[in-house]
Amino acid sequence: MPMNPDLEKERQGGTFDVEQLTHILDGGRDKTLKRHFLEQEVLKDPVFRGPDTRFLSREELFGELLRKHVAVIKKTQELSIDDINEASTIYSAAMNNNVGPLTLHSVAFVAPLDLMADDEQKKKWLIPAKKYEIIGCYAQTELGHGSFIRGLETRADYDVNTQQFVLNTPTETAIKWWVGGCVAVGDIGPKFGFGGVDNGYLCLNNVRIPRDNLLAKTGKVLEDGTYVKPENPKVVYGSMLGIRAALPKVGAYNLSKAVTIAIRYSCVRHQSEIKPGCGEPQVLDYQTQQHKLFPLLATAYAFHTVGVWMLDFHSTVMNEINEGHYHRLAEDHVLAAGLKAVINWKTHEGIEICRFSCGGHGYSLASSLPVIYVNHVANSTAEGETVILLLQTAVYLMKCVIDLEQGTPLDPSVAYLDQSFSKSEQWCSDVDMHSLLKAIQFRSKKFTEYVSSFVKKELMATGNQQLAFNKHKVILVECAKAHTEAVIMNAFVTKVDEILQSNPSVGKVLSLLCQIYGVTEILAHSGDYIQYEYLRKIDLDNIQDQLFKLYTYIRPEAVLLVDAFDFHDEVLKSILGRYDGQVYENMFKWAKASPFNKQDQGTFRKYIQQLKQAKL
Ligand SMILES: CCCCCCCCCC/C=C\CCCCCCC/C=C/C(=O)SCCNC(=O)CCNC(=O)[C@H](O)C(C)(C)COP(=O)(O)OP(=O)(O)OC[C@H]1O[C@@H](n2cnc3c(N)ncnc32)[C@H](O)[C@@H]1OP(=O)(O)O
Ligand SMILES: Cc1cc2nc3c(=O)[nH]c(=O)nc-3n(C[C@H](O)[C@H](O)[C@H](O)COP(=O)(O)OP(=O)(O)OC[C@H]3O[C@@H](n4cnc5c(N)ncnc54)[C@H](O)[C@@H]3O)c2cc1C
Repeated sequence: MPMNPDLEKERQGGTFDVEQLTHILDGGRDKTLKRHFLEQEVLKDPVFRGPDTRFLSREELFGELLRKHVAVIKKTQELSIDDINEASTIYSAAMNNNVGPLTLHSVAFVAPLDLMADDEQKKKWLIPAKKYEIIGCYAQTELGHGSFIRGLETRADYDVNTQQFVLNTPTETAIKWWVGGCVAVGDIGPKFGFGGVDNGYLCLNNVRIPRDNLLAKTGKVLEDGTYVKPENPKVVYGSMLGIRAALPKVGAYNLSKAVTIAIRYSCVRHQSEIKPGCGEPQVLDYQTQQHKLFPLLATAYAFHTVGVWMLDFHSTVMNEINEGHYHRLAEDHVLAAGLKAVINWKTHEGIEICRFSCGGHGYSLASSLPVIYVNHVANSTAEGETVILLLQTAVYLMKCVIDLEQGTPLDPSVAYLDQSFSKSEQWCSDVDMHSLLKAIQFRSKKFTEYVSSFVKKELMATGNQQLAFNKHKVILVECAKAHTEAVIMNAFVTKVDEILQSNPSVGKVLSLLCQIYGVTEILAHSGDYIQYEYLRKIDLDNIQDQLFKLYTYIRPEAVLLVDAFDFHDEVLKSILGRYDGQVYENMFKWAKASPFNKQDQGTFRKYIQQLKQAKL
């Protein structure tokens, strides 16, 4: 199919090599080539062809995705794929923006076995689980409790005579609920999205399991019922930590898809007139459209950068823990908590902005933006609700203030809290990314000190830390967000500095995106900068001008920047986001193919006929 002339023209501009940026995003040219190979292994294999999942009922969708997920597993086994990133490539190429039915087996059943099973148990369960000889799920949440783990009611009473645990969900609120991939007892019913996953309920009534079913790498129960505590009790939370550490990159992936669709479509879509008689411009030429999408384009790159960094950091900490060193577990937990919370929340807002920036066609499943949205938003609740996780980060920051007062060294990711910040010169409209980072770190430091003063005062008055925290939860959450933004910006600036050395042309365009991210973040909280006397009105006016100027620099690069995400059309599965931009012809073809247009109109006639018989 010929290329849409608008997109053809967009691809003749640009100042950087798209392929080199794709290699950077993938982690190197070899990784890109391997990803292409794996995608083609899926796209050329007829077993992965099937009905357009956007036209399927929930039952049909579950069945089709289960069929494809099994094919994904067979393909990874056939190709001897062990690497989770490579497995995810095959999975994403097959799932058409859905979450597959066996995802929880991989991310929430196999992972804890790997983390907490002893060698015997690994032989018994981990090896068959990795081969899908046993399929598992993660049944923690109950009808009455999800966030408050210490409030869970399920019981596991030890029967010393039989060396067994007797499992019970003693009350209705104790019923295990939301259990992804729980094909045993029952499905909890239709959901907002996640239609590919059968989230189930599980009632336990005197279910007996052997003593050695308790994963014993950390804590264990001896034959006489004595409980041997893990060296560090927090390791039992490790499986949640692992998924949280992975979710920032999942958020970046989903936002990158949405931005690719919205920016390509915004170049194809012509609407209204700027100068009468001069034809309808591309909607991406409107400043308002750029203001919707370019900060999100910058955000997708920022989130990808920090998502890769978080996974590397978490993997290092897990290796240290395997050698018995727990000193970075707390920092790992609060970084994963803050990044998972902020990135997934801002991503779901971003996908929605991408959807309505495409007008009516964004609302059609032909765009796939609604599909990406409803499957993504779960990540702001699942695996730790946003506020819950931000409070974890906030409590850690309050401890950092005390550490500072006591002269205790801080963890690297919060070292900036011990720095002094000053800004004397007036900002013009070309503030560099390092100055923007300093400003964002300054705000986080000031906010942390401000919130800590309130919590301390409350603690002095009540002597109860939980009460003190509970009274200031709103500003504690904002404090955690401010810190997390400092972590994101720091990761982005650090990566761009590195790329400026290795590939100046790519680095330059990324530094523009980094400035857009930083300026947008500062303008979103301009009141704080005035209140803390870090910025004046003239500074804010100047960086507002800078933002609009940056949009003009990014405009000719925008399509190339989303092309660099390198989503194959069959992976993106969006008519608005097609690489060739042939939207209208394919929208019409897609609509005509809808089963709804094929079904017998008998129903329509039957009921309308009643009206005709009535005396209207
Ligand atoms: C071949 C096929 C290949 C397929 C490949 C798959 C590819 C997948 C691609 C991705 C596609 C789609 C993505 C979807 C995947 C995601 C699906 C998600 C499904 C959802 C699952 C779930 O939701 S499971 C249930 C999750 N539940 C929660 O998160 C509960 C939240 N609540 C809590 O964590 C705790 O209650 C809370 C932390 C809030 C409170 O803990 P508590 O003990 O009550 O009290 P505290 O004082 O706060 O904490 C005590 C101390 O422990 C520290 N701490 C707390 N949590 C942790 C942790 N996780 N790690 C380490 N430390 C922790 C805390 O800091 C305290 O420490 P202190 O020093 O004592 O202060
Ligand atoms: C798509 C999806 C898949 C899931 N898959 C699984 C799974 O496979 N296995 C599993 O075990 N669970 C699963 N879950 C459950 C998930 O882990 C919980 O929904 C999540 O932990 C939130 O807990 P909750 O539902 O009890 O919400 P609640 O904690 O009841 O939250 C309700 C509101 O109360 C607020 N709140 C609660 N506590 C506090 C507090 N201390 N301070 C301030 N505000 C508070 C929250 O911020 C929120 O606004 C899944 C959920 C979803 C949506």
